[in-house]
Amino acid sequence: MHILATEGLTKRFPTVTALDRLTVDVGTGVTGLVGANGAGKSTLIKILLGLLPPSAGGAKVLDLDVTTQGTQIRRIVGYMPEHDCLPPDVSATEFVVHLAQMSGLPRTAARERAADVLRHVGLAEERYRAMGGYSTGMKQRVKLAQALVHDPKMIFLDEPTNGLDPRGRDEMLALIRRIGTEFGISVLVTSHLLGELERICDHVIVIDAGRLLRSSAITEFTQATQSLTVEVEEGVQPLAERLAEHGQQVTQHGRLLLVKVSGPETFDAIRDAVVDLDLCLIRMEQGRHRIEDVFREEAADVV
Ligand SMILES: Nc1ncnc2c1ncn2[C@@H]1O[C@H](COP(=O)(O)OP(=O)(O)OP(=O)(O)O)[C@@H](O)[C@H]1O
Repeated sequence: MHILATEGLTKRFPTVTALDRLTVDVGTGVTGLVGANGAGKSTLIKILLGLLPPSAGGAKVLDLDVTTQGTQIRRIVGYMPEHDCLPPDVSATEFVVHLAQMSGLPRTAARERAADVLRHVGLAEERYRAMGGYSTGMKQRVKLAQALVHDPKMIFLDEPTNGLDPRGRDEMLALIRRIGTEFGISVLVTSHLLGELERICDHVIVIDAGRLLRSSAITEFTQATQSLTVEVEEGVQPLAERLAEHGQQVTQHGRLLLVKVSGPETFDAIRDAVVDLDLCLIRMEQGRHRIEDVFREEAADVV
């Protein structure tokens, strides 16, 4: 099932083209939208919500047209904006209940639903305190809670890890993954940090200056490389020499050996050499591409 699709989507501002003939097609699950600052991520989200008209091309979200059915889209899609304007003298509970009522829930249902989502995002007793005294992490959680409160089918999260410390970022990423898996809500999440999306996304879209660089399943980004990392307790030098004698391409990096995989015989050669030299093998693992590598290569191709 396609949850969102764009066709030649273009957005021109007076001095800049923020989106340039973008054509993508996304299925259910967690999708990452990656790009440097100014790449066009927020502009795309605003168009998908029907808040900003495209200059050319079109887009559909859950089969609804962004130019003519914005209100219906916003009814079933949650949105966590990048910047916040949380009223400082209002508590998270009051704020989220208010937004739940604005979405059409009666007062009692709104209170119950707000309590549930605030618990899910990890705001405990603090939720009764005024938000002016909240940390960045707590504010991000409130923004996430309000995006979920009307029980959306899909959510757009714009830079949800912005301003968080490493622990806060890990917790937020785990929460987003749970929303996608346990709650079954499809997620479009933006970030300029490529590595963090690798951990939680099923699919990644990479854009640069409004143009599509790549749109693929995460498994395609991180497919196995053709090199094996080998670590032994001692004797890395004799092992390197022995493998080279047997025709393997080996490079040494401190205590690690990188061995080019030429076929199953590479694995056999390492096993035999380790046994012959009576070494203690700590690990032998096949490298995987990281999203950063792909992005760097493809950005270089485009320039
Ligand atoms: N309302 C606007 N008027 C004019 N230019 C705009 C407007 N909104 C965005 N832009 C420009 O469009 C380009 C894309 O901006 P956008 O905010 O979509 O990028 P982004 O990838 O979300 O980056 P960031 O993470 O920094 O917000 C930028 O050059 C930005 O300056």
